[in-house]
Amino acid sequence: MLQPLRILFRPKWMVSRSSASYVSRMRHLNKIKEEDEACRAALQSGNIFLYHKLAPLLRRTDSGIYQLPALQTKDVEGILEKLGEDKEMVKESILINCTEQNKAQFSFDVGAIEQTAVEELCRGTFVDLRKAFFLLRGSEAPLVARGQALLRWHQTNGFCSFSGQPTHRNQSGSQRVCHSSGITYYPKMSPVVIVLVSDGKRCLLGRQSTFPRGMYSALAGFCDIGETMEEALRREIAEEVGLEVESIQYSGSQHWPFPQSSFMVACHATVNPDKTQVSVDKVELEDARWFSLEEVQEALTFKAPPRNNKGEPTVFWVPPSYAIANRLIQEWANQQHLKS
Ligand SMILES: NC(=O)C1=CN([C@@H]2O[C@H](COP(=O)(O)OP(=O)(O)OC[C@H]3O[C@@H](n4cnc5c(N)ncnc54)[C@H](OP(=O)(O)O)[C@@H]3O)[C@@H](O)[C@H]2O)C=CC1
Ligand SMILES: [Mg+2]
Repeated sequence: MLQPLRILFRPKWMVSRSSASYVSRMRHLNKIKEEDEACRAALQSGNIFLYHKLAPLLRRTDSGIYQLPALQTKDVEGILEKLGEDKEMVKESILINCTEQNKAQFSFDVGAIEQTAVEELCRGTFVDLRKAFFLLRGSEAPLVARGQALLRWHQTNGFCSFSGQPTHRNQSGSQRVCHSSGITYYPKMSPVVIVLVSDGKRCLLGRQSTFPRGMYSALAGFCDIGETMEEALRREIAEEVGLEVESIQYSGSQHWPFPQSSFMVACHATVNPDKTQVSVDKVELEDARWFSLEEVQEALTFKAPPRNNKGEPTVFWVPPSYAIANRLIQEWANQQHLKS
C-alpha cells in the first residue's frame, strides 16, 4: 500500500531567512526576468560567470580553494575589447539568479574566443562541470550548474520544432519565441525519480556499465508522459530489478545537469522483506544487489575511493555528496543506525 508523501526535512532557506527580504528578492528577480529594460539595467551593475564551451571558469585562491569568480559586466566588456571582440556581445548573458543584496547574476559563454587568452586575462581556468562540482563548495555548485543548463538550453533551442524558423530570446533568457508559429519555449528539465529501496535491514543499489568501477547508486529512471511520480517509481523498480514497492517517502529534490537537465525527485521506498529476490534488467543495469548497513557505512566514509596503480577504484563506493543519491544513502544509514 502506498503511503502519503511526507517531507523528511526542511531546507535551510525555508527557515533561516526573513520572509520580507526573501519576498523582495524574488519579486526583484521576477521583474528582471520578465522586463527587458529592467534586465538590461540589472546587467550593467550585475555579476557575470564565464563559461567556455559550457565549462565554467574557476579561480584558485592563495589558500588553494577553488571559487567561481563573479566578474563585473564592465570587466567582461574590457576583456572582450582587449581580445578584439565586440563588447556588445555581453548582452547575450543569461540571467541565472540574484544575490542576497539583489545583485543580478548572469552566465555568458565565450566559446567563440580562444580559451587560454580569456583564462590569462581572468586569472582562472575553464573546468569541466563534473570536475567543478568536486572543487566548489556550498551554494556555488548548484549555481554553476544552473548557469550551464541555461546556456546549453539556448545553444540547442535556436529553432522552432514546429516551423523550423529561428527562435528569439528575451533579454533575461527566460524564454524563446518563434514569431512564425507564435510558440513560446521555456527552459526544460526532464523529471527523474531516484529511489533508495530498503527491505528493513538492507538497501538496494545498482550500477550501470558506464559508472566508474565499484560505484553503486540509488536506482533512477525518467518519468513517462502522463505518469505520477509514484507510478514512475513503482514502474522503474519493477522494470529494473523485478521488485514491487510497498511504501514511498519523499526525501528531497535536485536539479541534475548531467548529461542534460533533469529534475531529480528523491524518495525512500520499502519492499516486503519476504520478497527481495532481485532480477536485474541487464539492458538497463550491469548489476543490482542488497547492501548491509556496515558496507554502506564504510562506503560513506570515502571522500574519494582508494585506487590501484591504474587509477581504478578498488572498493565498493557511492556517489559523492553533491549527488542527491548520496543524501538518500546517508539518510537511510542514519535511520538504520537509530533503529539498532
Ligand atoms: N543526482 C544523482 O544522485 C543521480 C542522478 N542520476 C541521473 O538520473 C538520470 C536517469 O537515470 P537512468 O537510470 O539513466 O534513467 P532510466 O532508467 O530511465 O534509463 C535511461 C534511459 O532512458 C532513456 N532516456 C534518456 N533521456 C530520457 C528522457 N529525457 N526521457 C525519457 N527517457 C530518456 C535513454 O534510453 P535510450 O538511450 O535508449 O534513448 C536512457 O538510456 C540520469 O540522467 C542520471 O545521470 C542517476 C543516479 C544518481
Ligand atoms: Mg535507471
